[in-house]
Amino acid sequence: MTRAKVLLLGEIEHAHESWNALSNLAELTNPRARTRAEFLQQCIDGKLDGVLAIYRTFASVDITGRFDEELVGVLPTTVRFICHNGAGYDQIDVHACTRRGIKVSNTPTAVDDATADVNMFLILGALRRFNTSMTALREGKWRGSRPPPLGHDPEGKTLGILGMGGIGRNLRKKAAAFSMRIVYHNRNRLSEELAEGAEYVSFEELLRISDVISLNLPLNKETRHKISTHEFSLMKKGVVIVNTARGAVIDEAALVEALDSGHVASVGLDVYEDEPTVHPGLIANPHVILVPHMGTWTVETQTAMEEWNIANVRSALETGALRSVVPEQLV
Ligand SMILES: O=CC(=O)O
Repeated sequence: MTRAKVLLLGEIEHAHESWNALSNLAELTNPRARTRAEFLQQCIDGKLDGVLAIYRTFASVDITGRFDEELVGVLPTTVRFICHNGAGYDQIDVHACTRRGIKVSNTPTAVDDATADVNMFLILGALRRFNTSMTALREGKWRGSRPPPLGHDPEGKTLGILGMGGIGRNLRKKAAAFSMRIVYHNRNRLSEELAEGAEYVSFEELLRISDVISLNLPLNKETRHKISTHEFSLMKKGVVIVNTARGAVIDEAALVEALDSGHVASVGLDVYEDEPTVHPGLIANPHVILVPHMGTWTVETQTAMEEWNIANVRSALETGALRSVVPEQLV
């Protein structure tokens, strides 16, 4: 009997033992392709036939490009599982996968603490408006030629969390320790137990009443540019915005305008609309703290994510089902 194959797209950096242990269950293969064109051709030529599960990383998009309709359409018919190492799986067209009978998983939970930590770091940094003086110091100008802008305390401010999944709920807990009042909006209202004191409000209400708005929702067709010119106009003057989700949830050009006009006071970003390109208006604006997509970039979290993703592959091989199938495929 031929053994099932698992294709590795990207690298295993930490969980080598768990990865190697999969070889008891399946043949582990790497693609030779270095470009999307080569990868598509390998698929078309039948070079990857027999692959049952694909383990892919966020960075492997540099080789294959997005798992869009075109790519999913040429995958070998043997492929039944795509295991994505990351919480956000916007690089994958899940509907195209569903149509082909392919199940997709991500790594929720594993990312929550590290991402919410960066979230809190950005909230504090943007509220305190540290960016100008930190830059001045590096330029040998101590606090700059003028006194730096005075910051604000988080205590007593209203934090609006848009998207109360694992990261949003983790952030709630951390922000509560800074005595912030927490409101949230989510596709579905949470049970009292899950909301843990956060107050449910409509999307518009959240925009109107929040001093700080944190974006913690996934990127998909419905959420692309969820925050644009009209939404900025509803926000309080002087609002602080933080995004650790996906850049394209905000219309970046509209954000730059809202910052330039002073309507948005300061911003903390870990994600960008067109990574690794960052809008020049964001780079030029001293009231923006920029982190180059490092929400999960810790030894502990990277290891936990790999272990989680390998567990998905293992579960697929052993039981024919994934451990954490994406919500769109749960229905
Ligand atoms: O961006 C990080 C992730 O999606 O896990």
